[in-house]
Amino acid sequence: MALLELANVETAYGGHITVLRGVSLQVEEGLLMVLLGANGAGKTTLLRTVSGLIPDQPEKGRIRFAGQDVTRWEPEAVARLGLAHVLDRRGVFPELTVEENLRLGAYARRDEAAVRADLDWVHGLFPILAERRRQQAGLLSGGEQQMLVIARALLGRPRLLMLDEPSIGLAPRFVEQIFETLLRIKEQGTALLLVEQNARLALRVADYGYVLETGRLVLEGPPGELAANRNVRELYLGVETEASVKGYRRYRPRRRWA
Ligand SMILES: Nc1ncnc2c1ncn2[C@@H]1O[C@H](COP(=O)(O)OP(=O)(O)OP(=O)(O)O)[C@@H](O)[C@H]1O
Repeated sequence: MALLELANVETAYGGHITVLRGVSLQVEEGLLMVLLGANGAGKTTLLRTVSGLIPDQPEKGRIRFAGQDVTRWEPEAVARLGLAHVLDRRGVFPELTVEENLRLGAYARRDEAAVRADLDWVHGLFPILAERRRQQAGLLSGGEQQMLVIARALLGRPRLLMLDEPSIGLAPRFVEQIFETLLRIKEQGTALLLVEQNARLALRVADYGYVLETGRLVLEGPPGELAANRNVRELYLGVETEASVKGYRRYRPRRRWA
């Protein structure tokens, strides 16, 4: 059984703005899955629906996580089952030190020795957080704050880590480092669901990918297959194909992409 499973999920804001239209997808234990899609496709809405951040949603469909039906659960309850949702780097507490921020990720844990071992592990993943442990988190750069929110989520020992555009606004060296770290997190057995605009990089690290278009999944497959798809190449990888040169860019699939 998949770690996370969405079946025909429909989410609407305010009861009438339908954003997700019958989305079914799976995240397998220990794999890195990527969700691609244009601006406004509904990627963030999908993550927020899973983690319970949109009250009374999904309107239709079921969500199963870690063997339980978590449809319309409160965020805290889903988190207790092992789901971590990294929203964005503005989630750091700027007045607290880096170490205090990290420890907040482990606030529910009573296994102090294991927490210390996990702190060592995340310091190994992001050495800058060890160097700056006594510094106020608000003084970190944007890229370092992104590392801090990911590291803090890891201290809760999640089974699934969901990340919403971790590369946005970051200098290339931080982006490379964060993606490299995602692979190391996966090696430790944590599954990942990554929403990412940088399709080239995302497809390089992912085990499997989904493409969302106006609230519907239009394509899925291993990264090699997605990267070879004409529409993915044109719309997400910026590759001009013969068809796009002939004005195919306006093409929007109504059904599964060929
Ligand atoms: N709180 C809200 N109330 C009403 N509509 C919303 C709300 N949040 C998002 N939407 C709408 O839902 C649609 C999907 O938004 P969402 O943020 O999920 O897309 P996205 O794929 O993550 O886009 P982006 O890549 O631009 O972040 C958009 O049309 C957006 O305007």
